[in-house]
Order: sequence, then structure tokens, then C-alpha cells
Amino acid sequence: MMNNTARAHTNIALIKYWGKKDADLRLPLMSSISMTLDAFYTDTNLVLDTEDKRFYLNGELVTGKASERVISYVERLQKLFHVSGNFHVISQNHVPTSAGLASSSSAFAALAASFVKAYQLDISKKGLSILARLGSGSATRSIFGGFAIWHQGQNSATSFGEAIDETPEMDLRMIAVELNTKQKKISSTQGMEMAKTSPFFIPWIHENEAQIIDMKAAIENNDFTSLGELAEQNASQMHAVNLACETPFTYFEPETVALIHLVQDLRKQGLECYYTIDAGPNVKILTELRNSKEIQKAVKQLLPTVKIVESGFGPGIQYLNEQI
Ligand SMILES: Nc1ncnc2c1ncn2[C@@H]1O[C@H](COP(=O)(O)OP(=O)(O)OP(=O)(O)O)[C@@H](O)[C@H]1O
Ligand SMILES: C[C@@](O)(CCOP(=O)(O)OP(=O)(O)O)CC(=O)O
Repeated sequence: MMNNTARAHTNIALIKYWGKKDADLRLPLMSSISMTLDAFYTDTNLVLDTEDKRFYLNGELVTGKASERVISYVERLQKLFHVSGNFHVISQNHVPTSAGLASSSSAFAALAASFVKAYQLDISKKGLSILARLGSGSATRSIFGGFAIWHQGQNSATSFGEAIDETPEMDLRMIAVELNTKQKKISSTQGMEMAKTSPFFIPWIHENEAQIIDMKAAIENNDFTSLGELAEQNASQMHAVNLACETPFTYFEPETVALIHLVQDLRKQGLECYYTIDAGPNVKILTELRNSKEIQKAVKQLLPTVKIVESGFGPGIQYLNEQI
């Protein structure tokens, strides 16, 4: 049996994607910039010519909505490339699923890559990023390591991810504080639709262009302080949009807010760090290597039971061994 296993690492957006202009094509209303992480990843093998269509995640058969999303995604790619047949998607998440730790970014990047391998298609990384986008927007950026940008584009052909710097020199660590890794109630797809009802949604989109320019400059200049300040501001704005919706909602839990205060306090004490938060309660703290251990100690003191995972820059898409 051919092994088509692809490994994709998750990425965390520093300038976030939160809003679509075309839901079916997953065309965003803004560009986004991310850091690919080495600590979290997904391995996915698309097995062809099976008796039926199935999705296995972490060794268990998945049914219902989560399975439909994955199966209909593969069917969509099959149509695009004029191929057909049954398949099994066999995937392992080395990241908590649906908890705002970007499992969908690594999931659909790995699945798109495995599809391309299974059907022996000759696709560039840019093309692969476009295919990944059809599964989950943030997956466009997980094709690349280091820092990546997703250009919002005008249509499917112009909305793709690109590497900014795959082997950055910046001393940047991301400390993921896993408060709660239960599946969230409002998926990212739902959350960003609801966000459109917020009076802050249009201003949020307008801020994006300048933030992208500034974040690119911070990366180019190896400027951790500017990167952290911008990332924190951008994440806070995204969560403010959600709180002001017609039906207000938030992904924050009490511990999320406690960690925001902790980061601010540590900064006052001279330990430079910043937070970013995605569609879930978990907090990611941006810092430099020299302060990382002390910050983790402070988090443990405040919340002794949480799991903490430190991450550096991860690589782009990879294929695992050829034969099994
Ligand atoms: N390994 C996998 N293979 C295929 N689909 C997966 C895999 N892991 C997660 N998914 C699917 O990805 C989606 C998770 O996206 P969702 O937006 O809810 O959560 P998330 O993990 O917080 O990701 P993000 O932070 O990118 O929003 C779910 O539909 C889930 O079933
Ligand atoms: C807050 C975010 O993590 C939202 C990610 O949203 P998804 O990429 O999961 O959304 P869909 O395209 O609907 O699948 C910000 C980001 O990663 O840019």
C-alpha cells in the first residue's frame, strides 16, 4: 500500500483572518500573517480505492459534521481534478482538536498535501496553498514554515499563502497555555460569520492593511517588541469585534482574562512578553528565549493545573516515508 502521509505544522496568526468575502471559496476580507509552530502538527494519509468513505482521527472513526466536512472536502478536490473513487482519511493530531489551537490549519494543509501525493499531481506550493484554503482558510499558511503571509486576493487564484521567511533569525518563542482543550461551542467558521453583525467589523477590516505593513516591517527588522505589540493589539481587536456583535459572544474564560493581566504585570516587571488569543480560551504568550522559563513559572504559579507547551518556528509541509 502506498503511504501518502503528509505532515503539516499548525500556525498561529499574528495578524488574524476573521471575516470572509466568499464563504464557499473561503476568500478572506483581509490578509494575515502567521508563525508556524514546531510543537504542534497533524499527520494525514489519504488512502485510495477503499470500499467506502471514512475519516479516522487519532485512531477512531469520526461520524457526523466533522466527518462530512472532511469527506466533502476530498470530494471537492476530486471534482476539481476530474478523479473519483472511495477513500479513507487517516489522521493523527499532535494538537488538541477544535480548541483554538489551530488544528484546522494543520489538518487541511496535511490533507491537501496527501491528496496531491495520492493522485500524483504536479502542484506548486502556491497551488497547494490554494487547495488547502478550500478546506480551512488558516491552512493556506501551514504549507510554509517560519513566518508566512496569506494574501487575501480578489479570487481563488490570487488568494494564497507565501513564505515571508522560512528560517527566521528572530529570537521568538510561543508559549501555548492550554486552559481548556474541550471542543469549542462556536467554530471559527461560525464565529467569523457572527462577527459581521458587529459595528466594529468594518473598522476591523480597515485596520488590516496598515497592520500587515507594520508586521512585515517588524519581521524584516527583527524587531520583537513591535511584533509583540502589534500581535497583541490585533488579537484584542478581533475579540472586541465579537463582544460587540448583535448576539455578543466571547471565547474568553475567566482564566483567559487572568492570563491577560499576568502578561501585563510581567511586562511591567521587565519581563517582555505579549499575548495572542484565537477562537478559543487558550492563551499564547510571545516572548524571547531568555525570559521563557521565568514566564512559564509565573503561569504555573497562577494556574497550577494548566498544560504549557513552548514552541519555536516549525517547518513547512513535509512528506513522511515513501512506503509502508
Ligand atoms: N486531523 C484532522 N483532519 C481533518 N479535519 C480535522 C482534523 N483535525 C481537526 N479537523 C477539523 O477541523 C475543524 C476544526 O476547526 P475549528 O475552527 O473548529 O477549530 P480549531 O482547532 O480551533 O482551529 P482554528 O483555530 O483554525 O479555528 C473541525 O471541523 C475538525 O473536525
Ligand atoms: C482566529 C483564527 O485562528 C481563525 C482561523 O479560522 P479558520 O481558518 O479555522 O476558519 P475557516 O476558514 O472557516 O475554516 C485566525 C487565523 O488563524 O488567522
